[in-house]
Formats: sequence, structure tokens, C-alpha cells
Amino acid sequence: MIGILGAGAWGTALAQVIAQNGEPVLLWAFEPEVVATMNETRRNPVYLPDRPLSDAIRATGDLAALGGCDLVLVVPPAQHLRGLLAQVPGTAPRILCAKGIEAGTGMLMSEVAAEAAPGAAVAVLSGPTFAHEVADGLPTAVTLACEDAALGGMLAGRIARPGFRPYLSDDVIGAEIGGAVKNVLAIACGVVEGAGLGQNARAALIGRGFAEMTRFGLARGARSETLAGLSGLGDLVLTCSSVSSRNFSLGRGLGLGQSAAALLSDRRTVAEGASTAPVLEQAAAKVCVDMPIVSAVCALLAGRLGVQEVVDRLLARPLKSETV
Ligand SMILES: NC(=O)c1ccc[n+]([C@@H]2O[C@H](COP(=O)([O-])OP(=O)(O)OC[C@H]3O[C@@H](n4cnc5c(N)ncnc54)[C@H](O)[C@@H]3O)[C@@H](O)[C@H]2O)c1
Ligand SMILES: O=P(O)(O)OC[C@H](O)CO
Repeated sequence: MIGILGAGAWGTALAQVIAQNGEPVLLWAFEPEVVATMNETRRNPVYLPDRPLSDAIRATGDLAALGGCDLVLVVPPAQHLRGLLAQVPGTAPRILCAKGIEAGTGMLMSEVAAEAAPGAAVAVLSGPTFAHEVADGLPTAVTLACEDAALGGMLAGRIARPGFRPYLSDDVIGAEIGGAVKNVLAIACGVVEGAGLGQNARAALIGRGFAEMTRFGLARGARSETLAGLSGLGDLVLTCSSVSSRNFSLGRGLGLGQSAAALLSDRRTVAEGASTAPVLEQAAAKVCVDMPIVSAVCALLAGRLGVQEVVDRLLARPLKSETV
């Protein structure tokens, strides 16, 4: 049986994909009412509304029950991953699906997992994946990164479905950095949209944002082809182009002049870029990598600068070579 830790939009959509062929799925939810509603109504109205769930999915509020699964997909918000993972017994492989960097430690999710679940092999699943589209069975391709190629191949076979296609990689760090950094850049693209700065500006942000992602990724040991693949550029393009992205929507609100505090206070869903941005800025400084767009997002989120000031500062930077 496959276990899924986290019944937000993404965990629920993954449960739905995996259960397609009748494979039993045990889906852990944080909120007792979500567990009860999913088991009673076969729906998750809080996080993935309007979609009937497969009968092969059973919800639980008992983290220890995931210890009986031979594979666990780990899909909580990044800041909760350490505490939750530490409560899952056993050493079955874990596929990490959260996209972010841990605040306080600056660790990537695989580094957190190594501490929280020692002895369990890990893989990372990342890529352009709006949960509602995956739940609807629309064609989707992802990166599945695992240092052990044989294990990666076995895991890909367990989760692949006709409309859900994992591509294998052994670059775990590269897959994680793409997914974490694109969330911050999506906030920046949302600001461009909200402030009405135009399509040229958004394309420029995607291009220069990708340069930042590449600089940081290479400094941390990622491979450039991973960053240019599904989990990096692919996800960056998706998330920077649509209000379906929570990060893009957050940025759009900032661009419209709303405060980060107000935008973040009344939401149940997670916009990972907001917590990743400051820790990413620190991590970049540590490896002497310049990430001006990430810093601009940090200044906006913290309320240190307004949108016009941020734009003026970015445009006033010295002219330089385009090469990374
Ligand atoms: N939604 C997507 O399309 C999508 C796609 C790919 C990756 N992801 C990633 O998956 C991860 C989970 O995102 P999501 O979209 O499924 O979440 P979501 O925004 O739909 O739901 C919020 C989640 O946070 C959980 N939560 C809230 N407070 C908590 C607490 N105190 N302790 C533990 N859990 C708590 C809720 O139970 C719920 O599972 C994120 O890292 C996200 O970047 C999301
Ligand atoms: O809604 P977002 O911004 O968290 O993006 C969701 C996924 O990460 C897109 O791949």
C-alpha cells in the first residue's frame, strides 16, 4: 500500500492519480474534519473541491499508520515536513513532494529528511503540476530524482500512470532547487501582473529569474540540465503564467498594493515562496550568489520597499553581461 502524508491539494491529487488502477492509498490529513469528510463523502472540499475521490483512497489522522506502507509520498507544506516525517515509523522509501527550503536551517527537503527519517531512502518528485489538473487526469510530466537509479526506476513504475509521466534523474539537489526557487520567482511575476507592468517585463523576469536559479543551483551542486528541465524551467514557466498558482496570486495582490500580512493572514492554502524567499536570500549570500529578484521579493514581503521602489532599483542596476 502507498501512503501519502498530507491531504492538501497536491497530496489529494497524487492519491487520486495513484488510486486510478485500484492501488490502495492511505492518505494522512492534518485536520480531523478533513479525514472524516473524505471517508464519509469521498471528497476533500477544503483543499480539492468538486472532485469525487477513488474508493481505493482511505483517509487517516494517524501518522503511525503510514508505517505500514511500503512507500510514502511526503506532501505537507515544507515548514512542517521535519516534524511530521519524524513521526512516521519504518524505513520505507519516501518520495518528497513539498517544494521549499526549511526556515532556520536553510536545508533542502532531502537534507531535512535525512535527519528526520534516517535510514529511509529518499527521492524527489517535482515539476509543472497544478494539482487540479493532475486530479482531472490531464497529461502531466514530472522529474523523479533519486541518487539510486535502480530504486528511482522502481519508484517511477509505482507512481506512473498513462497521464502522469515521471522522467528519471539522479540530481536530487537540482530537482529540489528548481521547485523551491520558482515559487519565489512566481511571486515576482505576479507582482508584474498586478502592477500592470506588461508582458515584456514578465518575460524578462522569467529569463533573468532563471539566470538566478541557475547561478544558485550550480553553486549548490545542481546540474544545469536539471535546472533547464521539468522541475526548473518547466515549473517556472507554469507558475509564472497563471493565477492558478498560489504564489503568482500572492504576488498579484502585492502588485495591486495589498500588504503581504493581509494577503497571508486569511488563507488556508500555502504559498511556499513567502517562507522560502528570506531563507533563499540568506542561502544565496552564503555561497556569494547574487539574486536581485529574490531580494526584491523579500523586500516587498517584509514591507521594506513598495512596488515602484523595487522596480526602480532593479532597473537601475549596472548594465552587465547576460551570461549566467
Ligand atoms: N497544489 C499544487 O498544485 C502543488 C503542486 C506541486 C507541489 N506542491 C507542493 O506540495 C506541498 C503541499 O502543498 P498543497 O498545495 O498540497 O497544500 P494546500 O495549500 O492545498 O493545503 C495546505 C496544507 O497544509 C496543511 N497544514 C496546515 N497547517 C498545518 C500544520 N500545522 N501542520 C501540518 N500540516 C498543516 C493542511 O493540512 C494542508 O495539507 C507544498 O510544498 C507545495 O509547494 C503543491
Ligand atoms: O500554486 P503554487 O504556486 O504553489 O504552484 C503549484 C505547483 O508547484 C506548480 O507546479
